[in-house]
Amino acid sequence: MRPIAISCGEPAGIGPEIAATAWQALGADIPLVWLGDPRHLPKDTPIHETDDPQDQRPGKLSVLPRDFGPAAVAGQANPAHAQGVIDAIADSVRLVQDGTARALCTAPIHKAALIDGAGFAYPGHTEFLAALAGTSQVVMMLACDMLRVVPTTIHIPLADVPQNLTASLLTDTILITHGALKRDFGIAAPRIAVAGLNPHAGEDGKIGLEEREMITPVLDALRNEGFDIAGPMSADTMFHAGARSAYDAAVCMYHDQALIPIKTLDFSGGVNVTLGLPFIRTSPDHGTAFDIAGKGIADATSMIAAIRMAAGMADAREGAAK
Ligand SMILES: NC(=O)C1=CN([C@@H]2O[C@H](COP(=O)(O)OP(=O)(O)OC[C@H]3O[C@@H](n4cnc5c(N)ncnc54)[C@H](O)[C@@H]3O)[C@@H](O)[C@H]2O)C=CC1
Ligand SMILES: NCC(=O)COP(=O)(O)O
Repeated sequence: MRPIAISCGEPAGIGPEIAATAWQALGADIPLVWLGDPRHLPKDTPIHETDDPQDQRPGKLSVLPRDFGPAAVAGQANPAHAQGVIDAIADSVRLVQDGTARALCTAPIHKAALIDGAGFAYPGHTEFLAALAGTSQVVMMLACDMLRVVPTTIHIPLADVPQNLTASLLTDTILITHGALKRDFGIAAPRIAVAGLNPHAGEDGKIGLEEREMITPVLDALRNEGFDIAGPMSADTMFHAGARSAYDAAVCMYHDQALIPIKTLDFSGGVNVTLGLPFIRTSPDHGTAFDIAGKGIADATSMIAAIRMAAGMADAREGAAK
């Protein structure tokens, strides 16, 4: 079976160790190929260095080796590693684009380190992957057993959110989410709840006008086309258990409105999945965790869930293509 490509992420963070732990946990069920500098994996990881991702050996993690120059120091990003981290992502994308790998699972990057060290022009994987794929619009979803959330605006300053929230962006975000719920999550008739931007979803225009002027007209237009959409809803009351049972995904207006509820509910089990790409990409929901890197205490649950989700999506798409 073709492997899932794992990009190393920030080598001074927990990415290499959770990739190694996930590989141990998943065993031969889900073949993996890791792209990075092998010196950054835990010393006791049995690896097989190769230039062929399909070259899988029993009991060994296949590694497409890179030389990052100076070895990483746990917890301290080194600008000298930035280009290697970026190249590992780009090379992983090439593997999924040419069909050598079934899917991509990215380990966390330290965004500031990539910007400082290599002039990285993107605020995150999501935007970089969209550029590599030549896709104008992608959607970030975070998913766990209890909740799926989508931020309409992603990595932008909070002060810039209102002017970036446009009817076309919201419409595209909902439509891409709807399509992915059907295709990748097996939900025949997706129910989507949409948050307002302002407190109490604007309180009938008394606390902000974005709901009245943009969000409600978009939702009404989509409802008229037959989509099952609720909202705009007060964001503070749409994430308790009863409210969650009424929808399959919550489309939110900005990053923290979406990510705070899911990381509070299930920090260790959440998965970040990019929707709208021509290939499958998942990631753990957490970051580089410099404070615990190299200590052997990082929890790989989210990485394991991300790899399982990537494999499940690949199974579903390959099954549908037959
Ligand atoms: N997909 C990606 O590449 C992501 C990258 N990041 C980046 O990570 C860096 C650090 O971000 P933070 O906000 O500090 O979030 P973080 O998730 O790295 O850490 C927050 C807290 O959670 C703990 N933690 C995180 N993952 C853990 C795990 N697997 N096991 C045990 N404890 C864990 C950390 O030790 C820390 O105390 C930033 O540069 C950010 O941009 C953040 C999220 C996703
Ligand atoms: N907080 C989630 C996050 O920043 C993930 O970003 P990305 O690197 O997956 O685009």
